[in-house]
Amino acid sequence: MQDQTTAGNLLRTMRANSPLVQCITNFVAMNIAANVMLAAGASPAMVHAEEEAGEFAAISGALTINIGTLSSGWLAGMLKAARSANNAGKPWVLDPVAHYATAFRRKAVAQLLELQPTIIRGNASEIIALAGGTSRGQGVDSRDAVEQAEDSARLLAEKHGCIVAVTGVTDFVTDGQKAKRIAGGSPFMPQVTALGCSLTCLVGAFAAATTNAPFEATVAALAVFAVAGTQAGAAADGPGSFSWRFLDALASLTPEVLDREARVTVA
Ligand SMILES: Nc1ncnc2c1ncn2[C@@H]1O[C@H](COP(=O)(O)OP(=O)(O)OP(=O)(O)O)[C@@H](O)[C@H]1O
Ligand SMILES: Cc1ncsc1CCO
Ligand SMILES: [Mg+2]
Repeated sequence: MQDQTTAGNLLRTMRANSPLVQCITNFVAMNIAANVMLAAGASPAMVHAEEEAGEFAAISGALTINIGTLSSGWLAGMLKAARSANNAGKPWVLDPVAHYATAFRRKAVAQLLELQPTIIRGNASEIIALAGGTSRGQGVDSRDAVEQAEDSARLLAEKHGCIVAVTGVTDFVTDGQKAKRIAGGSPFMPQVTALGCSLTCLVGAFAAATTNAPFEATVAALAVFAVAGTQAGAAADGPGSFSWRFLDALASLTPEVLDREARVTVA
């Protein structure tokens, strides 16, 4: 029987469903993340107000929460949305941007972790710090290698019963037991702000479009970024032209090309 969980097949399913994803992201990421989602074939809605975030999570296919530009009002909306997603049986993804930087962020992430995210996606410095290690992260930017975060990712996944994705030069995804690496992308990617935040939203779209396969959904979303990133990077002159080329590459990526070009290996 054909494997329904290859990245290409999951991309086909995701586009066919065009899942509504509630993206509680940050002021920096909102526009690029929505454009990335639309280019890839998902349906994003940036809804974060405390007054409506919980209600909206119940009608969304998935929820993503990113603490990049946190404030107390937004945090209240995040907590309501995560509780509502849990009650409705919807997957939700946590992006713990620079959670190590301030006491406010550390406390917020601890509260969000208690609500048991389905998937955590962060850069290496964020994942190392989240597992209690000493990271070299500076603000929102990683200064650690993905390889150094792999043990932390496994630990976190075991502890919280979730999928953990670490992104960087070569990405790493684990459920605490099995793990995969996804190679590809472009050195221009960390030079364009909020692509990681956008990827978190896309992970939500793939999680919404799959049933009980958050590990495969995460690998597929990361593979889409890796292949489209490689294609855009090959033609780009710098981060500016990379940015628009990346949106075009996401939109024109076919499931067949994705399965052919994706460099996914068992870790
Ligand atoms: N040097 C690199 N080479 C290839 N791909 C990269 C590189 N650095 C990051 N990427 C890719 O860029 C995407 C975003 O990951 P990254 O780890 O930069 O997120 P992030 O640090 O959370 O970003 P941000 O906080 O700006 O949103 C992923 O698809 C990742 O594989
Ligand atoms: C630059 C920046 N500052 C807060 S969030 C964000 C987007 C990248 O994480
Ligand atoms: Mg980030």
